[in-house]
Amino acid sequence: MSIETEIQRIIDEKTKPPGSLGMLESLAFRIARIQNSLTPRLSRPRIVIFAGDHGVCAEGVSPYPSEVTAQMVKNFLAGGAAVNAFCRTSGIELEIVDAGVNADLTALAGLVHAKIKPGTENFTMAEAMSPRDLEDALAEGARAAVRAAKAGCNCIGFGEMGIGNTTSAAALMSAYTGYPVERCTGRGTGLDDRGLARKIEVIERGLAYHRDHLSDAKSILARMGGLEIAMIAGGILEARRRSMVILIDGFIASAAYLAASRIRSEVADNVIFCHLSDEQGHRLLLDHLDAKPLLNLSMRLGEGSGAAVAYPLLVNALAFFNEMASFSSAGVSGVDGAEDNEGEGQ
Ligand SMILES: O=C(O)c1ccc[n+]([C@@H]2O[C@H](COP(=O)([O-])O)[C@@H](O)[C@H]2O)c1
Ligand SMILES: Cc1cc2nc[nH]c2cc1C
Repeated sequence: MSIETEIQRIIDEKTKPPGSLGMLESLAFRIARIQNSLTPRLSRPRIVIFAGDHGVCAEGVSPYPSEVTAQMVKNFLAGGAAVNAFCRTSGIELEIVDAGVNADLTALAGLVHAKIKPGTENFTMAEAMSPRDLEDALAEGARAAVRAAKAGCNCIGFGEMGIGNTTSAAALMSAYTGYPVERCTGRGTGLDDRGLARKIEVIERGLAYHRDHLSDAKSILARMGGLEIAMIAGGILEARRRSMVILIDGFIASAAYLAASRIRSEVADNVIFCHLSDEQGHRLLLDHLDAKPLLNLSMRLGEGSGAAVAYPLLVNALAFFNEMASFSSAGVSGVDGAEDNEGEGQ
């Protein structure tokens, strides 16, 4: 019997009508299959937040100034952001990585210093990062997954912080999928109608500037991505190599996943899409990926907050899988009146 058949049989023998635990059943199935185990466990869950700045902010694509990226890094380190609160609630470890913040953060203790450079270039007139910088960013992202695995973590979520990064994420989405820019682009942290129109025009200019170099997955990521987005992609690729459960947060993390999946399609086996962000474009992106997010709470914060909020669902999925009685062990009658409707001794 294949492991998939065995996992499904365990789920179906639980004392419940078939399918009645809904998405918790597919969630438990997925985690068990990732771990290739009939007794799946989550250990030392961790969220890694990569922070980076974006040269394209010079085009006026975000209502907030780039300085907020560094300020929020300090807030994460002090424990004061939403994701800190959610991680504390569920016992999730949090790691903050300077992927490319446009400020000198070397004095900050507790921060992982992995700055490639102080922000990307403005992608309407240059490559966001060089191919070399991209390889370094992918490698730093991979290192974060290795650190987590070495600490005993088998479930890793990826978050990001970067003013301007919804512009980069929308550009990546359009470049990878071919969807028109206006369907990929949203208001980010809260642009008004004029701001949104400008953001769409900026992304279209960027795509036109790079149009002869958008056939290769890595080239797209280097030209229009962010340093934090590239590190998430590298983290996803390494976490897949290590058979970890991978939690994908909102729109930007999903764009990073899209890039990773174009580099190596097998990453699809290990990812869980935690929530549907309110950012316009996320629904289309998840549909494109044939992904069913666990939650729809109209959140659009980023920083791994959706992954942290969704994590208890994984805990509950494994609680039913590992702890619930079966029809035969509990002496509960199945559909046909027999106590073990699957038959004993098979
Ligand atoms: O995760 C999301 O779906 C999401 C949607 C909108 C905004 N964000 C966060 O807001 C920041 C980017 O917004 P913006 O408007 O500066 O491009 C960045 O720090 C993200 O973490 C995140
Ligand atoms: C305040 C603030 C907090 C954030 N967290 C993630 N992205 C953010 C963007 C802003 C502006």
